[in-house]
Amino acid sequence: MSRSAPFGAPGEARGVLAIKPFRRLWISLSLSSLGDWLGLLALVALAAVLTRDLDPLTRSYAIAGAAAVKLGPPVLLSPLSGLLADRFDRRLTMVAADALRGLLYLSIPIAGRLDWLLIAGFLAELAALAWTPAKDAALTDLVPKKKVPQAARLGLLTAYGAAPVAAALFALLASLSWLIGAALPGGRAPAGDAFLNPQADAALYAAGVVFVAAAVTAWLLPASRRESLETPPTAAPKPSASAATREVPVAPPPDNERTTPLRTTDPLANERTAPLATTGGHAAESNERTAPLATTGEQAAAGDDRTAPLVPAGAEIPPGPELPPGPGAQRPAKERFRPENLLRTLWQGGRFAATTPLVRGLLTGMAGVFPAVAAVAGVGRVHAAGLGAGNAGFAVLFGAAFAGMALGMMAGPRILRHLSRARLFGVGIAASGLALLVTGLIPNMALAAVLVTAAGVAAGVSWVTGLTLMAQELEDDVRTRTLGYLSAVARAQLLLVMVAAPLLAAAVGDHTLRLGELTYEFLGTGAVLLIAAVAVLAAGFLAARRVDTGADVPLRRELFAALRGVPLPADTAEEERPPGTFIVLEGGEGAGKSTQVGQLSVWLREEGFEVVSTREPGSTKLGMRLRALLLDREHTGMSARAEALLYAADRAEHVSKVILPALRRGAIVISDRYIDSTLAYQGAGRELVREEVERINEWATGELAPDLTVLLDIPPDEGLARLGGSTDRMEAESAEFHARVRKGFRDLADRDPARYLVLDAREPAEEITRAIQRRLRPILPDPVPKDAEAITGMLPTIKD
Ligand SMILES: Nc1ncnc2c1ncn2[C@@H]1O[C@H](COP(=O)(O)OP(=O)(O)OP(=O)(O)O)[C@@H](O)[C@H]1O
Ligand SMILES: Cc1cn([C@H]2C[C@H](O)[C@@H](COP(=O)(O)O)O2)c(=O)[nH]c1=O
Repeated sequence: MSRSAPFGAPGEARGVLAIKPFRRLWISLSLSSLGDWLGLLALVALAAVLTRDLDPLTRSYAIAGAAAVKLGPPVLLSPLSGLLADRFDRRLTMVAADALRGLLYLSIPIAGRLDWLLIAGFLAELAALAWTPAKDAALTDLVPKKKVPQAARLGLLTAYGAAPVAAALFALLASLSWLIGAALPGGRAPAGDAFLNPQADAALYAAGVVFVAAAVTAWLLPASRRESLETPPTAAPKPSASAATREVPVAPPPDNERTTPLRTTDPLANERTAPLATTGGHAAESNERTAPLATTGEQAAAGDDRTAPLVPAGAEIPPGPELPPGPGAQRPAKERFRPENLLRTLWQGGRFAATTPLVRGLLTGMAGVFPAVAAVAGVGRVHAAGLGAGNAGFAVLFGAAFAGMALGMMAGPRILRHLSRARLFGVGIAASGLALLVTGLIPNMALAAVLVTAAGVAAGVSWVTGLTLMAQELEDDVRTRTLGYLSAVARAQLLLVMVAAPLLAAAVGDHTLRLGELTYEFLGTGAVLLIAAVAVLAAGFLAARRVDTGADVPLRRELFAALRGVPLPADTAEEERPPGTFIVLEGGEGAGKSTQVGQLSVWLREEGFEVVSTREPGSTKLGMRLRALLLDREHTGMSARAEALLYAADRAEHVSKVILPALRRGAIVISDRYIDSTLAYQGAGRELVREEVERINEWATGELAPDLTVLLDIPPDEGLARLGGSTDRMEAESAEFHARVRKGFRDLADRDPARYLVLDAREPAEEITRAIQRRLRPILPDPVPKDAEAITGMLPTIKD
């Protein structure tokens, strides 16, 4: 029932582009991104051209080398970015880096040598390493703090949107090659040759000119503000495509969310809860307290938390972790931006990913579709040549993969609306793998273009579905780590696959199979696509098993119904979840649950929602009597089972009379206690068998589960002390009983971190309210104005 925030309203782009200096920066970034993608295509194409008379293996080495010099530095040398960050004037750095890249690209076709192609391509990427932090800092310097997230999203959209544009331009230049060939100095190969030279030359000249134009535009930017030099680059995006391998930092949260978030259930954390404090000192105050959240400085240094995966246009950029202060803030040099350390991210993320099946499933699936796109990019040039299509064909395949992906991401939420998102995720990955499989098997250029587009669309659908599932199921902190890891995996994959694919294709070689009269051309590149397809299908299968859990309806049946655009027949569909949102506050005595229920109700009503705040036991007529029975000290010694059944009876009445009717109206229900209280008090506290208590409660509630459970964690003595005077039957229980209850709650949160937000209840009430608000926003019904939604349809966006 929880809905992810929609994102990406066009009005948002207009809003930031209205800021003149940012508009210039954006033009410069767009040109750089275009030059970057064009450069990648042209380098690979020219490497093929220059080795056209050599054996296939050497040609593959050349192509792999061209991909490696373009993709390797951003992945492997990113620490250099950190060394260069903020050392020089950012505007001049951008100008110099773009101008240098332009000159290097212009020099490559003039030299017409493979060794210079590799050297110049590598040098251009080194220049890009200096350009990236300068551009990030310029972005935060030129837009008001509040608009940085919008600017970041637009930058991201531009970076990936430039890929199909570059492919189209490359294809156009390739198609006009006979004209260009006559005009350019590089017109060396005969017309009609699949490895025709002028096409790649023209693209390199174009890339060079585009970079020079980017440098000129950057020159027109306002000069850096002196104080900005003290500002670390924030998590703005890195619109340079650089073949999509540079990290894309998470958009910063809106201003009002810039308080350090509370530690939430995070499998990497040593303990479950942490204080709100941003300093380690605060945490050290009590050994009860948990490892503090990294200070902003630590986070800046850690770097890896600040990256998001390759999120093309229209994809959700989830709220990021806490960021360092905005422009102008004074920060010690040691806290300055340090870019991601890829190996550390892979190692830490891998350990974390192993902790929950859902995260494992999402990671397997989302990382698993990436080889599909990477393999097409890696063998595209040689595959197109094998199909007799040359550079134009390469551009078509490359553009089809990226344009398809962008299309899939935009259309994703609308596709197969009646299929559950968990199933759509698996189906998308499988469809992508199948399309790639057929592409590898049938050597036909026109069909390949259609199938690669289909593979891209399916990959895009599964990516955006995966992001939506993350937004729904994972709590911010966990999600940010997951995305950071995914980013690292995707970039490492792109580098590996693009470099290994042409070599593998050459090793397999092309073969003609004869069956009587029939001949079948089996291309080495086709074999690589087949292998990638099998990897994608395997990833889809594994991911679907982990993500799509517990659906009673066979996939085939649900899929056919969804393809016909109808919901499942009533007899097979699970009972429709009512449209409202169900939030529960849990915790021991005096933890502050009613206080938070009150605060959240006020806030949500102000936001315009219908809110029903309620509690257990005692929110119905019957419930009030049960509450009196249960809490009256007259009944001390009540049997544990009777107690559990009475609480369950109160709950059955509560769900039926109060909660469900409100949810059906679309209201937000906030309940002070629910099933987990019985599991903690009667299960852990009274030492009843948890599974039995669970079963009774599932029956009592018709398995109605909350969308979010906030656990306010507090040592029992501190909570009870807050309540002061008279105690009821439960409060009067022993310290051991209350300790078991506390542990019971924490164990429940550990078992299902996606549904829990665990907070330290000793923090000030207002801070706790803010942390809950931050966690609630993404799952609340859509607050985007109606006119914006009419334009954006289902494009997801960050709520701010
Ligand atoms: N974050 C906080 N820090 C300090 N005191 C708090 C905080 N939150 C609530 N309190 C105070 O603690 C007392 C108990 O709060 P509250 O009634 O909200 O807790 P509760 O969890 O609903 O208690 P109960 O277990 O009785 O249902 C109140 O006096 C309240 O003002
Ligand atoms: C719902 C529920 C509650 N309890 C206990 C927990 C408290 O001691 C009281 C409820 O009173 P309060 O106003 O929330 O303090 O009942 C329980 O043991 N089992 C339950 O399911």
